[in-house]
Amino acid sequence: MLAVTGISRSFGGVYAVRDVTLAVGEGEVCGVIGPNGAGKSTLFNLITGHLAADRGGVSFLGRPVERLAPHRRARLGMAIVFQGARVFRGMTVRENVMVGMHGRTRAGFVSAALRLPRHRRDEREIAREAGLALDRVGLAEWADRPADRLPMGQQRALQLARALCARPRLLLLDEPASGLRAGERERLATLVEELRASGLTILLIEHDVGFVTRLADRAVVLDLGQVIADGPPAEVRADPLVLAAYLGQAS
Ligand SMILES: Nc1ncnc2c1ncn2[C@@H]1O[C@H](COP(=O)(O)OP(=O)(O)OP(=O)(O)O)[C@@H](O)[C@H]1O
Repeated sequence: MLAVTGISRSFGGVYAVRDVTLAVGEGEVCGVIGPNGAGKSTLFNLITGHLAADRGGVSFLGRPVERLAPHRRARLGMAIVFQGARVFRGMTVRENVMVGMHGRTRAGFVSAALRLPRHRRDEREIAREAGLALDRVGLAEWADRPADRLPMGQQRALQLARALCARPRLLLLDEPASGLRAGERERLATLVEELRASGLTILLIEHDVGFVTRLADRAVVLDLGQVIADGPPAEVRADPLVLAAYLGQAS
């Protein structure tokens, strides 16, 4: 479904990502792990198109996308949850989900501005879809509460609901567990497991090795911008190169 080939990006002459190749198959959960500064977020942004590559390719659903802008990649079916993404204050949980969906409706800006019947129909449809997405992430009963009052774990679930409304083929998550407490982390893991069981393909960028080991079919390990291991998470975790990379960080 996703194939990254020999992708590189440097900043000021220093490689953040160097010659990275990885593939994610349909229905697979692929984890990308690595110590701080390994290049995880840079790789994520190269895949989504928020950063341009110096070299290398990205193909999605069999077509090259490395020259496409992020919104065009999104339209093909990539949905992104950014690291530390915030909810919109002053809006309910449901409105937070609906706000991302207006670009998709047929009626468009003019009929929205004039509040034509077609617009009202679209609004109802959007609210209904938002409700379904909130149900999917277990937030249905919170739909009418202010989003910024939700605990952090539920705010992450809200980001997931927003991403799901785009009906993605591939869900890209950048450090979804960061800053969460153990209980919240556990609930988020369960939620990702449910999405995985529904057949969604997921690329999970994560600092937390345990989180990835639990959820991913495969783990790719980055260190200093390069892939140093790729395989089943339990094997990768025991790889001496990987242990050294993480230990190097701790010391
Ligand atoms: N916009 C930028 N300008 C300059 N250097 C950058 C930029 N983005 C990333 N880097 C550098 O590239 C390297 C990789 O950073 P990146 O954020 O991709 O790592 P990471 O694995 O996501 O780290 P973390 O787990 O801390 O988020 C780092 O050395 C970083 O300083």
